[in-house]
Amino acid sequence: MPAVTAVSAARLPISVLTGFLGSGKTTLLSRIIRDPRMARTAVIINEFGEVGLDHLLVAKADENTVLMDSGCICCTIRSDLADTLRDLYLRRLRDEVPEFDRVVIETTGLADPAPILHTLMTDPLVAARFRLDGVVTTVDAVHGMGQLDAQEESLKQAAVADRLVLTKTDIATPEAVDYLKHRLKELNPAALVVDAQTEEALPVLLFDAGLYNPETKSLDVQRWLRAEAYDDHGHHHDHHHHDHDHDGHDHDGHDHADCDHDHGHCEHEDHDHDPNRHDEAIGAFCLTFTQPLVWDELVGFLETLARLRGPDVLRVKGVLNVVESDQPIVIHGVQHLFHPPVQLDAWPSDDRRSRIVFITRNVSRQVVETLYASCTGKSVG
Ligand SMILES: Nc1nc2c(ncn2[C@@H]2O[C@H](COP(=O)(O)OP(=O)(O)OP(=O)(O)O)[C@@H](O)[C@H]2O)c(=O)[nH]1
Repeated sequence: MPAVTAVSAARLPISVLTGFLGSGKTTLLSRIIRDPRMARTAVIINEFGEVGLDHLLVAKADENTVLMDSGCICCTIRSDLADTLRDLYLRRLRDEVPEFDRVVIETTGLADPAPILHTLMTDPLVAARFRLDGVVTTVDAVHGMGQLDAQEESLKQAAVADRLVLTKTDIATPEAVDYLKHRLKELNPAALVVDAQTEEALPVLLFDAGLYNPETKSLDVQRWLRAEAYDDHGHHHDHHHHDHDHDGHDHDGHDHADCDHDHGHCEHEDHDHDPNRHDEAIGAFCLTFTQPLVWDELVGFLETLARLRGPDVLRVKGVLNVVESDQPIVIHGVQHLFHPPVQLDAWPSDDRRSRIVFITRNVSRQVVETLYASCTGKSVG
């Protein structure tokens, strides 16, 4: 059996805020910093200038750190992220900065979030003090479609998100917003999609996306995995059936026939047949196993998958029923790296099937199922 770790409230949750260039990360952060509900948050940014802190600034702790009257701490990144986090934690211990309960890290717009997630998982000091709560990705409702088409980084940022924040919905057409929502749903069915403009409670909705639910003070695997969101999806690589019914109606029953083609958002047929569109490459699916799994077999399969296709396995999350344990085991990986598995106290419901969610690039469900069968001699199901 694996060496399982406990997820506890003692490790501070970190949210990684990502999103393409100009998609509204900084605008969102300045809202978070001002919001009294977000007091006791430490925000790590690239530069102070970006967030426009002038009116909020209460005290400057040093050249890297400022304290806000709302209770937030804001610091710029030092030599690297691990260094910055270690330093922040030490200063918290020494009471040099106010106590904070969570951290938000803003990435640069072109960043692939995976290396940041790897730092959180692999740096021993960081991993001992902090845990990943979730990935929050801003998507621009005006330019997001074009960015998803043209920029694979943008697609990866949206695909690995736990929360998707639609920005600029105030200046996009309702049809464009609607269509973007559909596309995001196809790409990442389990992520909660929130509208930056209309959602008063936005800062609150962005956090507590992780396995640990601070409200119940317990591990809440159903809320974290949201495996049921994949039930109607998983048509990864199914080029002709994603996004829309071909009668011009989407699933909400809205007619897109008259939407604004100048914005390039609604050229349905073109999207369906564009060979450069990356959506066919990136997608999400959930494998369900009725029979309990043998831990070593599963590890062998995941290691082989990581070895063969590591960079293309963007995220893996799962709850497992293994023959070696009466309690469920939770796994979580980003590319070739896995968090230490976590053992839950009990099954959240009577459903004791193992479920593993994959978000991949150019690795179809069929490829993963075939690999599982060849590694274990058993079929998925
Ligand atoms: N109308 C409107 N404008 C927005 C919204 N969100 C952001 N913007 C504007 O979009 C521009 C880019 O926003 P930023 O918050 O700087 O975006 P960013 O993702 O931090 O940009 P980079 O750091 O360059 O990657 C700014 O001019 C913002 O004022 C929104 O919801 N509505």
